[in-house]
Amino acid sequence: MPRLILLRHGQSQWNLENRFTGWVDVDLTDEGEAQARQAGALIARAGFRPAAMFTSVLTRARRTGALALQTAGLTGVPVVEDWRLNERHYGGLTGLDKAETARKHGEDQVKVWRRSYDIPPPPLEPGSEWDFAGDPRYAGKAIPDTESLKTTLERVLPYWNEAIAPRLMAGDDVLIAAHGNSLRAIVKHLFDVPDDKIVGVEIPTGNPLEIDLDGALKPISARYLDAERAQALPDAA
Ligand SMILES: O=C(O)[C@@H](CO)OP(=O)(O)O
Repeated sequence: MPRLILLRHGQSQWNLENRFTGWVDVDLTDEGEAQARQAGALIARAGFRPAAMFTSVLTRARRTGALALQTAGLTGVPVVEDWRLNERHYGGLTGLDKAETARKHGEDQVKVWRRSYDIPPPPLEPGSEWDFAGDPRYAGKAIPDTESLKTTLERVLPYWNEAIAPRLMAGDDVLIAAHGNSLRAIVKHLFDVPDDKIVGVEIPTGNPLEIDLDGALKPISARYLDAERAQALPDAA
């Protein structure tokens, strides 16, 4: 029975500053590093020894995964990075202050941009401060200029199917260190969460979400390893 742990990165500098982050490569705060180490301690206590860790190309996720593995004494675990596990691309909202944007456009509009399933924020202007086109990590890739959760899922899912699911099907345990919305996309897929219900799924930073899967990769049970910082989960199969 394969086990999967989904780990959202620890608190980032822009989580702290309440700015729309998306693909901007901000680092962890001290608190975020502490959360990553705590996640590693919880992973060790759960006796979890992944055969591989999958992560995004963004520092906050890669470092969270590395700090967690190091704390758990699992530094030999192979690490695979891919942009398709990145946070959802926040388009033209990237870099803006979330509270200020809500004052300007209204709470309701900002909630639609943040949590509706299929309405993306306005696109990022080419040549803007946050244009990722020249970033070598995305060279030769058809990258988006904004994403909803739906389009995030549409690029996460092929990666899940081609790289991650085969490992789990082979019986390997897997750790994924990624982001609030790329992980919400995986949770939506695994738990078959309806489009209008995924709005209620919030994954806390640095709290490992352990999922027991059956042979067809359907969740049998799931739990946050830090029960005090747990959030509601969709029903398992
Ligand atoms: O800013 C972001 O990229 C994400 C995650 O921190 O925010 P949100 O909670 O709006 O999905």
